[in-house]
Amino acid sequence: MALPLEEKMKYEQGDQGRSFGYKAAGANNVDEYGLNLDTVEFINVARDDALNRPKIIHREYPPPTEERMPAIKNFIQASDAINRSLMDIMSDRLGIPREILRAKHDPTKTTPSESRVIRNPPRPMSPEEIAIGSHTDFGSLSLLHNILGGLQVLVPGTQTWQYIKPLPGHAICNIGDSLAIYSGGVLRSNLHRVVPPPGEQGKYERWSLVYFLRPAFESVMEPLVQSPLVAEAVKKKPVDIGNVTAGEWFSRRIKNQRVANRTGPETWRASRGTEHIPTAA
Ligand SMILES: O=C(O)CCC(=O)C(=O)O
Ligand SMILES: [Fe+2]
Repeated sequence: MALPLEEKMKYEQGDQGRSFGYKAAGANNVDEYGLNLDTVEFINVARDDALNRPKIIHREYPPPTEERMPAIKNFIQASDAINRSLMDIMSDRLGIPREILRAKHDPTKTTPSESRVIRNPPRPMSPEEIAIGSHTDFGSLSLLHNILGGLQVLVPGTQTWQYIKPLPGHAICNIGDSLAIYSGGVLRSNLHRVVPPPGEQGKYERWSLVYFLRPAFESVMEPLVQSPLVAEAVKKKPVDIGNVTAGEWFSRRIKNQRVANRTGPETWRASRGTEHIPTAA
């Protein structure tokens, strides 16, 4: 992140619906009106790249990132293992045979899974400014570490954003769209956003670190009705997303949040996941 912007821009993720690489501040919309833009910059490293270096599976990253690839690989492997254990527990609780959800996340297939380091500059005077707009995560489970406040969630059925207070020694785990769909909506992909850290914390730079476990690109996103619980939920409230793969789902969402692709409010709407409340930007 300390490199000059023009150096980092050589590794920009682009407007084509891929997220690996650098994303500059202001590249994404934060609401459907297009009045404000995001204030964070981040670097996403593909699990496939980190685990297979020196081979390049998807792309190259800025030299300081490439130099730190052994540490990034450790972080991804440890986070991936934790997320997979949690997913097995969720399979058991939902009555989905573990093998089915594991196959959706087959570690030998290429995947949009990635790590992300996020930097938001100090924002002491901007309590209302949105750093990352309201969204659900794309994949199955996100394991998130932050030190300063600023992350907020909108609990389903409520109207007020609530801060998630970072606790030392704890990580935050988010369920994303693919688990919501696999579980037939029994699990919810929660809307969240990032605003400047509250009070005195606003004068500091905010950093966060995430690992997103996502299904393989080719995995079809569908309710896993082998589970009676999921089958019952879908009977009551069908999940109607068509025959879409995880790769197509992510690509649509990423592409339509880019300001360069915006044609009007419909672009933001097309970037939405399993939950969307227009007034909760
Ligand atoms: O920085 C945070 O606390 C949350 C980041 C986030 O929601 C994301 O990158 O998807
Ligand atoms: Fe998120």
